Amino acid sequence: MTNTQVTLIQIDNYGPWTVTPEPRREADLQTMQSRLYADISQFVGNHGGYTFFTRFDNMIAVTNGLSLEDHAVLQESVGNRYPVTLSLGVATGTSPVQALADATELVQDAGSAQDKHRREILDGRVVEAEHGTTEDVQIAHFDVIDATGNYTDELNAFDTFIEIEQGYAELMRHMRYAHDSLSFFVGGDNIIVVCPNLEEPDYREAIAHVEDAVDVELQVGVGRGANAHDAGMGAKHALETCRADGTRVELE
Ligand SMILES: Nc1nc2c(ncn2[C@@H]2O[C@H](COP(=O)(O)OP(=O)(O)OP(=O)(O)O)[C@@H](O)[C@H]2O)c(=O)[nH]1
Repeated sequence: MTNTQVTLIQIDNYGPWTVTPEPRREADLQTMQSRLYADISQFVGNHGGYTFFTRFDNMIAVTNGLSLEDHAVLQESVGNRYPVTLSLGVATGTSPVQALADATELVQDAGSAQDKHRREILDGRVVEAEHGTTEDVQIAHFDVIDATGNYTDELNAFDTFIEIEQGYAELMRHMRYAHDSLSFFVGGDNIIVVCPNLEEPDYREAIAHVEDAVDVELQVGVGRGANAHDAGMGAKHALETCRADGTRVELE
């Protein structure tokens, strides 16, 4: 049974900051957001976690392997090096969707995202190291079949983007409401999904749903592990099996 640790990473009072004392240069905002995401992704990744940029002002991470103290170090380091601060909520559970809801509630209960008095909240609970198992995290790595041949080499980059995004939007909705999972576009034609305890038929059903709905053909590799990296690497290898054997669903 999965026991996913999810962290909500929310930039404190970010909206007002972007327009104070007047609207800031867009390229500067996107550069700061991207560097902040990269910093967080590397810190969390060094502890075996995955971070998803999501909306950049609110990021979501799978943080099995990080303690609350690790979260505090991340929060302090960002505060020392950036013009903004982070509030963090952490929760665990068999359902990634429920764990995110619980983590989010901790931050929301401390005040609005645009409450200038709410700064650097850190609240929640983690999967203690001694209670971790190799079943705690389930990652599904979806990929559009032959995106290069069907889209990249045939369409302009934006029309390809529209096609890939249609597949992502349909998959993310379906995995959220039918399978209690959190789906994230991670570049190219790749979608990483943080899942509860799903089985092969669940993935076949999801792939068929997306193909029926928006005519985007997906393949998926699924892995399990004590943290996101271990589960995600297993998923990548399972995806390579899909490519080698021409199959659509492989569980490591
Ligand atoms: N984030 C992430 N992006 C990847 C990964 N592998 C490939 N990509 C991205 O996906 C794009 C397409 O790569 P492929 O999926 O190998 O190309 P494809 O034409 O779809 O080939 P097949 O998937 O084998 O059908 C690349 O240009 C990268 O941007 C990965 O493991 N993680």
